[in-house]
Amino acid sequence: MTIVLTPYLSNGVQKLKVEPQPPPPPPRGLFPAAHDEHVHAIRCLAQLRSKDKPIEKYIYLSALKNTDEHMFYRLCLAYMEEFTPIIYTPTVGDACLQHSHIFRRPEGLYISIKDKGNIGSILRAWPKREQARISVVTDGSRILGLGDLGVNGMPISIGKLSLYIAGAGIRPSSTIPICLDLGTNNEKFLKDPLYLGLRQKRVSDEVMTDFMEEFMAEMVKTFPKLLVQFEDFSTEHAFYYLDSFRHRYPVFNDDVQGTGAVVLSGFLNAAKLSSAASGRPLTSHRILFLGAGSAGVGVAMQLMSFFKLQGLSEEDARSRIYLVDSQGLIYDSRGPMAEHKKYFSRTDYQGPPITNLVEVIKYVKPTALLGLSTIKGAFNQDVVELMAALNPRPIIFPLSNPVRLSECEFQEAVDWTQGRVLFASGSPFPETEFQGKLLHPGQGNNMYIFPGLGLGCILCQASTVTDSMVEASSLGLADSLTQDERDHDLLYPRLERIREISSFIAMRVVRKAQEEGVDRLTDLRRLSDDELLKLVTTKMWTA
Ligand SMILES: NC(=O)c1ccc[n+]([C@@H]2O[C@H](COP(=O)([O-])OP(=O)(O)OC[C@H]3O[C@@H](n4cnc5c(N)ncnc54)[C@H](O)[C@@H]3O)[C@@H](O)[C@H]2O)c1
Ligand SMILES: O=C(O)C[C@H](O)C(=O)O
Ligand SMILES: [Mg+2]
Repeated sequence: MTIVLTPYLSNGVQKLKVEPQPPPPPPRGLFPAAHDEHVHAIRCLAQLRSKDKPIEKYIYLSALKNTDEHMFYRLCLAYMEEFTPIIYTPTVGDACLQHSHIFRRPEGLYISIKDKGNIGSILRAWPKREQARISVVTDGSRILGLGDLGVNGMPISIGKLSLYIAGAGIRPSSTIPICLDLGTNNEKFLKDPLYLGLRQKRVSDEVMTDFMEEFMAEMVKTFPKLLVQFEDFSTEHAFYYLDSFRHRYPVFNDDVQGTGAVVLSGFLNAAKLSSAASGRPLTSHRILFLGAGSAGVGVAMQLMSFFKLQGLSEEDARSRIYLVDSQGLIYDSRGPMAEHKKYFSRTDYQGPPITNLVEVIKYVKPTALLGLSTIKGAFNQDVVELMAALNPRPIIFPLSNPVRLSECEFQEAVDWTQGRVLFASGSPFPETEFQGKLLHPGQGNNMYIFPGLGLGCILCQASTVTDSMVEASSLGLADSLTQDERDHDLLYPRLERIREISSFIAMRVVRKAQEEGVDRLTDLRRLSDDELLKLVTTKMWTA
């Protein structure tokens, strides 16, 4: 008997050769006579689908990955739309909350402040260290919108790396999930007898910076070909360590740069559809952000490129972007503010604070409303209806994760705009019908970017990750939509094509690294685009 695995290739730019490798034969006698890999795939899927709760599915898949890595990744790639909400957002959020209770076995490195002075010896004990190419590193201080989860942040690093393996064909043995334990301010965890981390408050910024300096120096010494992805650091630290390491080491911050790139890409596609409906030029868009943390400001910075690509000056581009935080519209005369908010602080408003979102929208008259606030339901009916009154096709992106913190649901956005919304959310929502037409929500999640961006950096051994390389990943994603996807008004390509998309993005990233002279492996320069794309796809690991 054979099962048909959902095909993940379409008529895109490049056919991938990803025939599953036959697994090594099992030792004789350990499996019954009728054991067959194809039937076993059906058995594994049936076991997965028999679990009621998403967290039980997560635990099952985590065990499957440990016992039969090939089966796990083969199924993951074939059933991408079913698997990602379990191994990644939103269920990975529950896995983080419960990590200390559901922990079974080590799956990555925990490095604590007590290891200061000896970090190198811990890293050197990692098996197959010469194969290491990509590490996702979190300090657990801002996991999704769930706050400080301390060492319970580890599943985020594991989940992101599973997508690197499934989505970009990175070899599993080349990945290192890391969770840094610098204490936690989560009182509930500090009192939980099962909590796996240090029972102490977070260390001071000064102590943390000394630790981070040693950590990064030892990482590059131990793993010379490693790219480091910073993930879910609290906002101030996210910006600080990105700035402090990005010119010295191959690092990027997924929440700032990966999110910026994925949203720019979806926005490029949405703005064209919105402008086509309104008849107003692309330069006339005005973007309002609810949330001004690492993600909000990271996306705002990246959306500057949208206006610059239309020929606007930096000043004019900046004037099209408005930020709202927990105290309302951000403007200079409001008073002191965090450093990362200053660039977008308005100088053209001097009145009393505007704290109500409806009032802010009446003042700004935005064409696009983006949520990175962690405030569930912040885009309520009044807000969405006002956006629909101002725009024939309003752009509404509730990007907060996990799904229960989303600023609004897809169904609500569709109902309150009579099906006119151009929608993308951080976590997945089901499709819905409006007046007989099937409408598809976009998923504006950095999972579309980091696998391809990382693969490109790894293949050309980039010494640093430049802004232009991040922008190239975004434009690559926007360009990767097929005609069929565009005909359906999709803002992002179908997830089942993730490998095809990742290879296209990686090719664009390598080209940009070459232009900028940060590719340490210069041999790839002589390849044509087609040859490079082929090389990228043939380098992908297949389960
Ligand atoms: N879709 C994606 O790919 C993606 C990527 C990164 C982050 N995120 C999500 O974005 C969210 C924010 O992440 P972050 O790192 O910027 O967090 P953060 O805590 O640094 O930022 C939250 C921001 O929201 C603002 N805020 C809080 N309450 C508010 C309120 N009542 N009204 C208005 N603003 C309010 C805060 O002032 C702050 O500026 C998280 O849910 C995260 O999961 C999504
Ligand atoms: O992890 C995700 O799903 C996206 C993003 O990195 C986040 O922090 O929310
Ligand atoms: Mg994140």
